[in-house]
Amino acid sequence: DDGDVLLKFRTSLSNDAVLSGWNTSRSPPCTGNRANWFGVMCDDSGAVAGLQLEDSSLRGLIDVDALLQLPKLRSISFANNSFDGPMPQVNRLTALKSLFLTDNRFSGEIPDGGFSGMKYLKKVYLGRNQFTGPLPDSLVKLPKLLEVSVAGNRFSGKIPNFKQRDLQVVDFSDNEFVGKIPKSLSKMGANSFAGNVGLCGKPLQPCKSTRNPLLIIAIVIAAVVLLAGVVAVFFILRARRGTKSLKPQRLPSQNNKRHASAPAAHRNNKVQSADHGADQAAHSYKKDDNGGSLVFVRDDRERFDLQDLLRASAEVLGSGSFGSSYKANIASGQAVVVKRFRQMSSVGREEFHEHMSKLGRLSHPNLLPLVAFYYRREEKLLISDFVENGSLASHLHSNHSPGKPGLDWPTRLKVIKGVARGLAYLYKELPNLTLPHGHLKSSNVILDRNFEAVLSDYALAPVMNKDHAHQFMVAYKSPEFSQWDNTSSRKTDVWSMGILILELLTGKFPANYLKQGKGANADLATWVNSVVREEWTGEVFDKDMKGTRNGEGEMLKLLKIGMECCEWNLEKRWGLKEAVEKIEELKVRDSNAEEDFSSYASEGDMYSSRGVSEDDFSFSVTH
Ligand SMILES: Nc1ncnc2c1ncn2[C@@H]1O[C@H](COP(=O)(O)OP(=O)(O)OP(=O)(O)O)[C@@H](O)[C@H]1O
Repeated sequence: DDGDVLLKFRTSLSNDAVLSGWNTSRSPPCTGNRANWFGVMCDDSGAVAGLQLEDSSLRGLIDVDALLQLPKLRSISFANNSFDGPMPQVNRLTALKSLFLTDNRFSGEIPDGGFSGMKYLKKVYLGRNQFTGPLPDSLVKLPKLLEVSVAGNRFSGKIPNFKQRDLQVVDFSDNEFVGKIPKSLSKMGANSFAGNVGLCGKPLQPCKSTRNPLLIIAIVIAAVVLLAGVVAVFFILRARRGTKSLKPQRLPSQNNKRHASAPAAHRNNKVQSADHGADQAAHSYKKDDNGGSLVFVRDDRERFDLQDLLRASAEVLGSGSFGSSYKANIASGQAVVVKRFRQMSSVGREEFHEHMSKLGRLSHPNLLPLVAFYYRREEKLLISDFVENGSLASHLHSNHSPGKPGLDWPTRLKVIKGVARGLAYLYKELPNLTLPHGHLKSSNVILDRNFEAVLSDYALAPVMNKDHAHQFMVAYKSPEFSQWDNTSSRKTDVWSMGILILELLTGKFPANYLKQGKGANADLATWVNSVVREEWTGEVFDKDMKGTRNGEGEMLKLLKIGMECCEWNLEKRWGLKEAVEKIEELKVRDSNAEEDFSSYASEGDMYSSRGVSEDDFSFSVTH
């Protein structure tokens, strides 16, 4: 059976201490769709459907013959290990849908037929190995290919013409490719081709047919002169105005005097000029940039203009997966948050404007109001209110002290209820979006002074560049996106909420979020399983969570709701409505405190005394 096959597979690996828990006499690899063994993913029939053996320093041989005996195997990942030698003969695994070999030391040319016959293969990640030679023909011809990354190898030759219409993610960066980028790929982002000195054509620089050395020298001299001029003008203006920018270099307190003297005449909501002194953005906000001005998407806020914003003292709040966020104190005393997005270049001005206006019409106590935006083709700024009390992530994961205790249970319950209500509102107001939020995670839940949850970074998927979204947004880390079929579903945000619930209750950070970019395929299933499988002894709850007395039964209910939301199988996973209803039913204290507490206690004992089995988490929770 699958267990024996996996044990056979293990024998050809070395450094396999991480697989020491694989033991058929203790448990089979799968019980239903729940995995009992590290790195194994199971389908509903209890068969092994995926292997996710990542970050484990594994070496040795990948025994394809053994894998061939796992008839339901659809996805394998050996990302971030120490495998070397030629690419394994994966094409014998004809039913495979996803293949992740990123971050190993595989080397040499991949034979032309290296992927032939793989009719179902959708995702191929070979990045950061030592592959050489041209891309194999069979890879280019994979009929179902959606995502391919070969970044960080030494592949050479021309990039072939990938003809798949649905290709969504490509990454050829940091190789030795040369020549013109084929037309079929010209709509992809420039980052996908960066780091190949010999590449040209859209989206990179146009290819030059003849090279006249004199012309090149003349262009270089002209560019240097121009640059010197721009730098000189820039410094002169900066010295004259004494203004600074959104550059995160001054704290508000240092800047208050300047605020007091900021000329009110600028407050006309139009950009007059935009020297704002930031190094990387020095050229950014120019008058000739279609006369760009801040566009306010709601009427109930005091107006300010870009100039006010650029003059404001700014404090960096953090750098996320899209760009940096700043808190800016504008002269009027208002504090706003400015978030820079560089990965929104695929939508036009009108489409962007329309979507932002739609977001500006949203209004709910659990939603961070979008106030204004600024549009440039290469970069957008989204401006929203500043919320005082920091993110849920910072409350859960930063060090606690007597003066700064962890969030107690009643507060955590209030937070998750707020999250649920905010989501429910988004679902109601944005019926046409598959991902009404799309990026729900603890740093995007901000707490106000009453510890009420406020959701940020919502509904951005429609304006985000696809490949970037796929790599970084939380929704795309859900099982349906990261491992299986890229099925869009209105249940995906429910999964993100499930992860958030588990994080909220356990205080554990879902580690795979940290792996952005690298091992981007990784979903959080392993983490979810570890929460309940390895550490469930009744001590699963965050030790920093106070105020739990007589609330344990309700906490347990929330944990089970979290698990239901994280259900891999989309059909079985709750819809948002059901999840929200269950969360709304929760109370701070168990309804019949004493009685419920004893029943919870015996349940907890039961788990800890006999370990956890599939049935323990079959979620037949009686609410
Ligand atoms: N309106 C706001 N008020 C207060 N803090 C905010 C606000 N918006 C964002 N923050 C905080 O600023 C920090 C940086 O946020 P940012 O959104 O840039 O990155 P992130 O949430 O960590 O990642 P991502 O870019 O993937 O959303 C986070 O800690 C976030 O909680």
